[in-house]
Amino acid sequence: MQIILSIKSSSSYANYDNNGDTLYVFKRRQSSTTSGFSIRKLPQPQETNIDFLYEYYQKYNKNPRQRSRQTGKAASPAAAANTTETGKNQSDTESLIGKYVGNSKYMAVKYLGGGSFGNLYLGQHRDSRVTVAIKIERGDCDKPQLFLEYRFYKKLTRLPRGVPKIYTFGPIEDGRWNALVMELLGPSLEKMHENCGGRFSLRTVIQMTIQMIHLYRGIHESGILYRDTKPANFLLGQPNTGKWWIIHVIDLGFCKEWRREDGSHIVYQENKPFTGTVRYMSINNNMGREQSRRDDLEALVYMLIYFYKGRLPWQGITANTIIERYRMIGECKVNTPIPTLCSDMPMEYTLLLQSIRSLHFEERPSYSNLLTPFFQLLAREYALEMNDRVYDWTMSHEIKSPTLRFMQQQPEPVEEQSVSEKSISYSATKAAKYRKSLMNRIQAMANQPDDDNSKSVSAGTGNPGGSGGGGGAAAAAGGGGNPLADILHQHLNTDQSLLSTKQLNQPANIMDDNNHNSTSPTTQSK
Ligand SMILES: Nc1ncnc2c1ncn2[C@@H]1O[C@H](COP(=O)(O)OP(=O)(O)OP(=O)(O)O)[C@@H](O)[C@H]1O
Repeated sequence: MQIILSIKSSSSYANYDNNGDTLYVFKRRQSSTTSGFSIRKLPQPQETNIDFLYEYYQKYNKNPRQRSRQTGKAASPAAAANTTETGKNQSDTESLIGKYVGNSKYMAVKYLGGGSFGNLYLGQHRDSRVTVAIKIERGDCDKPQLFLEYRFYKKLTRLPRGVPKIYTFGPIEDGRWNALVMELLGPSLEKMHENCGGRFSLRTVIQMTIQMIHLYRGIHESGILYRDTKPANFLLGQPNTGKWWIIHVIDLGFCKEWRREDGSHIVYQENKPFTGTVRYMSINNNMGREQSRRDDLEALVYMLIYFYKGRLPWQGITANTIIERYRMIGECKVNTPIPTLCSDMPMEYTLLLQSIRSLHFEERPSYSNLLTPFFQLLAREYALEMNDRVYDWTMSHEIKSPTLRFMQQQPEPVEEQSVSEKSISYSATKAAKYRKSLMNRIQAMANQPDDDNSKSVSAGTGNPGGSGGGGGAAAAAGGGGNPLADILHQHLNTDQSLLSTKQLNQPANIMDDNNHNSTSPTTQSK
């Protein structure tokens, strides 16, 4: 059992196990002559302390408004109208506290901050006290984004993980505001990257590569382009849950459907406005060309390189006008040889970018072929046991907490059941066998032709074979668990786990506690 989160009181330690699923309480045995702790397993608490979450959020998420200025996204009139400079608007944000969203039971509890398009509140369900995130936008803003975002989230809810759960969408105060109630997530990759010293380790980056190519595959197979790749738009799950290792995509405001109603691909166009963040956007986007699936993946690779190296060659380019700057950055991307861009990184990244850049506008990326080398790399470099719960932030981030620093200086709690040497050597042999069989299966996958267009991603199929480390049950139970094992399983057993086109076309299952079409008539007519 690997302990990653700890809370201490004078006589006991409380630790979440490395699934984040179970709370273990280690009680000091005061009367015993032998030192040690007894272990009691408690179910994870259902209800979260809202003040703790509020403080946590303030600490680990930058003020969204600062962030939007940094990325250069133009603030919408709605966001501008919410500046705290005017007393009226400040009181607007305060006035929503205690208000319910539509006729649901979700209430705004604390104001967290404002992004380019709206404000974020911490909310709570009236009965269950479960905490949620509530994104709010003015009902009368010029370009309503929130309903569009809600629709894209809805299309993606069939993905087993990587997308926040959406609970409801509805008006507040008779439509003066619209609100999207969703699962409350943890810190962003931007913040975690900063916390980890501005660079992630190779292992973390490889594991993120697998998670994110798979996530983009799910988005693309749902007919959607993401078009807003940047570290601030990917959030981890909350730290005290099994989703602390899962990367979630948020901010779907720039999404676009690449598949039209008749099933055909959108058409190629030029002189399009730039969409996304210039640092990560693809060369085609930089050149004003219509984006397609290849551009999402190219942007993803730039972000991964940035995560590993801490810098991209085109950072710091300045010019007199934005257009000129974008042009210069585009030229720098074209002129930087791929091996130079990926220097100091495994060869797999050079090959990944080369293969993505060679895709045609309408071409479907071979997601499995893109993923396979990274499973192999992980297996080769890190004696793969699919223990993908080892990420940089499970180490350095928490170590920064004074409680954990204190805990580190304390003697490790001793588990009562001692593990015999025999059982250790038995597990080592078992692990070696497992690893060998896994390597064979990965090799077999590499030799197979890539899955074709008729197949798509699994919606919570889990890991029924159990060969990958037990991700299945957790995935079925809400998208936590062991994502790499689950992703590998899906790629190894594509026939079992892939959804049919018919299933994909079925309406998404939204957890809408209004129990009716949650779109308010006011919003629909906009
Ligand atoms: N489900 C969530 N749980 C926790 N925080 C969230 C959630 N959704 C969004 N946030 C946070 O809210 C802020 C704004 O969210 P989002 O990026 O969706 O809005 P935006 O107005 O489009 O922002 P941007 O300025 O990036 O355009 C960000 O700091 C983000 O981390």
